[in-house]
Amino acid sequence: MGFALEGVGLTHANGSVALAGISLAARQGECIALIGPSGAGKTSLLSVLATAWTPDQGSAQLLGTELRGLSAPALRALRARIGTVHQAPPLPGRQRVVTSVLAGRLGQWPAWKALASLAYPMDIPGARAALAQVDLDDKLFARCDQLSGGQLQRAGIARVLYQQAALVLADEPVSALDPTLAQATVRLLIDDAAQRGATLVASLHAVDLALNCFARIVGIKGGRIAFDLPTDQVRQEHLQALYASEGQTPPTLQPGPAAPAPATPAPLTLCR
Ligand SMILES: Nc1ncnc2c1ncn2[C@@H]1O[C@H](COP(=O)(O)OP(=O)(O)OP(=O)(O)O)[C@@H](O)[C@H]1O
Repeated sequence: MGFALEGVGLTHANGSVALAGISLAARQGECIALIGPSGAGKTSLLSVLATAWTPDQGSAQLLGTELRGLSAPALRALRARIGTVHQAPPLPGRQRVVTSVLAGRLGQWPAWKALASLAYPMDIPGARAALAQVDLDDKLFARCDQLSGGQLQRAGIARVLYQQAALVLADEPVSALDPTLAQATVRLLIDDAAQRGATLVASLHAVDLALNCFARIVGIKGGRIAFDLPTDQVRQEHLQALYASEGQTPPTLQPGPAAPAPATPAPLTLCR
């Protein structure tokens, strides 16, 4: 089991309802794209899956573990199996890129190794290999505050690749990359998940990128699931309705209207 959310609600301290009774499940090894207008609840949903926010309604089961009533050690162990790619990765500016990448496995290492790795990187070849996948191995020993926004985003992706999490959550993971690199990087995340049998959930601003790369699309609007469909069943009407409140056409990576759903899933989609 990848995850199962049942009637999950989340209301922020200021009364803002971010999630209103979301039920959503994924098999282990499935890859899902979340799309929807700004403020729809995509980040909130990913934050619940990341165990960063606790729902105030409903139940959540992640990687076969029920969240409610979980002890602190069990929660730590669960978190070590969940990897998050942030839109703006929270990598300390003064830290070396190598250390930031290796931090992906801090939760899996014994305390002595995690502490030692902060002082002296414990697996330089591993970090280099992860960075090479995002074409950033030349920045291995650079400081994070010497990276551009796009390079920082790729370093965050290298960190999650290095972590080898069973559940990978990506919140606008390629927003700072150009269209070609964005597509290649999303496919890298999908290929990595497919090879390892990991579950991947990615929120994407660009609807065409979601349709081109993922086999399952979940549209979120107003904290609810507007649709949850195989990509080949997503119609232009679904997309227009999803983004109607913004008075816009669905946002795309490439100029022009969002391509209608392909008749068959994109050939490079490897996830089930
Ligand atoms: N920390 C917070 N405190 C209060 N309200 C919040 C907080 N974070 C999000 N919200 C509210 O929760 C709702 C869902 O926000 P969320 O960030 O999940 O949307 P989103 O779909 O990720 O949007 P975007 O695409 O703009 O990032 C919005 O109405 C937002 O204003």
